[in-house]
Amino acid sequence: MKNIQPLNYDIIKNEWQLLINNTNTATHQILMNLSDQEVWQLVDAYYQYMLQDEKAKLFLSTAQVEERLSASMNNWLRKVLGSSCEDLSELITHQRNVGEVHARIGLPIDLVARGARKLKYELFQLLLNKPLLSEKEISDAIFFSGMAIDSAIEVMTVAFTPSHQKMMHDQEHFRLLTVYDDMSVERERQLGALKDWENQFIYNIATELPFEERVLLSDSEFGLWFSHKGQHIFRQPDLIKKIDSLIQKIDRLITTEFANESSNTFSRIHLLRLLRQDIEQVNMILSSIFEEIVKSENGKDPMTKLLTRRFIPTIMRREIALSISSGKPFTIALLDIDYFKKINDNYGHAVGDSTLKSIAVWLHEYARSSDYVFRYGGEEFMLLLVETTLSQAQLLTERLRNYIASQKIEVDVDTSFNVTISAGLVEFDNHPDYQRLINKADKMLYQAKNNGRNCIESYPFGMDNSL
Ligand SMILES: Nc1nc2c(ncn2[C@@H]2O[C@H](COP(=O)(O)OP(=O)(O)OP(=O)(O)O)[C@@H](O)[C@H]2O)c(=O)[nH]1
Repeated sequence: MKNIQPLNYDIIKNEWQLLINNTNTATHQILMNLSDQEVWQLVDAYYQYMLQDEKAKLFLSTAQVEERLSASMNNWLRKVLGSSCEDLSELITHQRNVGEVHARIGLPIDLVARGARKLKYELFQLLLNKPLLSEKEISDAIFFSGMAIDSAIEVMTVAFTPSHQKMMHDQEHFRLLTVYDDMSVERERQLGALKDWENQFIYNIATELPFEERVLLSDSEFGLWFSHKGQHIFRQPDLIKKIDSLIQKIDRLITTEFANESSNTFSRIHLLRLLRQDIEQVNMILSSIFEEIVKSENGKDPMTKLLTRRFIPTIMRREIALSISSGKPFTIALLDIDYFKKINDNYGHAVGDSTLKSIAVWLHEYARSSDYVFRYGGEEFMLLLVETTLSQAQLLTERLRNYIASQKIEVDVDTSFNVTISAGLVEFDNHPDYQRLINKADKMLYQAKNNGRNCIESYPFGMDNSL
């Protein structure tokens, strides 16, 4: 992917360290000695302010989040203000993680900046109103705390940007793939448009159409499609660049060599040959890129035809936003085939593959068309059951588990075997970070495996821990 630079946190770390060293001990003490009541007062003011914003509400409004975030915000503030006593590398790593979580849940970066501004405002007010401090002590404390908070937010922003860029890229890719329902049709249409342009061009040369009336490849139907749509659907930047430079090369040939050529048939044929070679290359590259997309079945796993896990973030973010705004539940199930390795070992990889395909078909049959079915990993699947509570999901997955266990996988006319699955379920708990939810389902799946397999375990609804 383009535009993502390797991250370097050393500058921030060195400058933060310098700030700490250049600040006198008394200032560090003032900030570290803020009472619990004072820090809570800052955190409360921050949340009250942020909750006035509709956008922020989506991320902060649920009771569970409020409680959890208030505690972690309190902790964060203590650590940043007391950074002289912290391991700075660890503190920076923590800010990076926070920035990555913000990107994952789609928290806009301007909200983070606004929150930090509010927090600084409240903190500065608090310091300014401390009667026992001198003006110098207050201004030193304001200076250090302002700079330390800015440093922490800067680390979050540096971490946020590439994660956010990747998220936006995947989201856009998913959107485009769903717009182009049938990539094979699109492939035929565009390869056809390229051929049409070539034939028309040769005809125009043969009939000696005036130079001004000849259409450049970049202005042709294909050229326009490529620059407006094709470039954005394809994910191979090197190949896109290659096509782009071939189109430019072809157009240069037309505007220079073809424009200057005499009516000499020999030189014309030579030029047409050159043109054809380049078009042939465009054709080949384009076909190979489309091939890749068609193979991946519009973002689906080629073997099982299920959605690949790459689209989990995009879909989970969308379902989480929907669930928070509508108040409707959803439940996810992580399913794993039991002793799958043995199937491969006993019957061969091809039978393993066909087992995966059968399971995918059964999952599809049991899910509604509004649900999502992902191939999560090798022999792991994920169901996202929309508008479904945990108890409804338990019924459905139990039926599915029983059904799968009752089916026979045929190896040949004389041989067949049974296969079972284990699953972990969790209902959406209003926390905007989908990764936490998946971790809970994973924990339950692990428990199901430990409980002997061929069973389903559910994360108790409403229970929270520090996953
Ligand atoms: N045939 C086939 N095998 C795969 C594929 N992807 C992963 N596997 C295999 O799936 C097996 C998974 O094995 P394990 O993770 O040990 O799990 P398991 O044997 O199912 O055991 P439990 O999950 O503990 O019940 C590995 O041997 C992988 O090689 C695939 O696409 N096709």
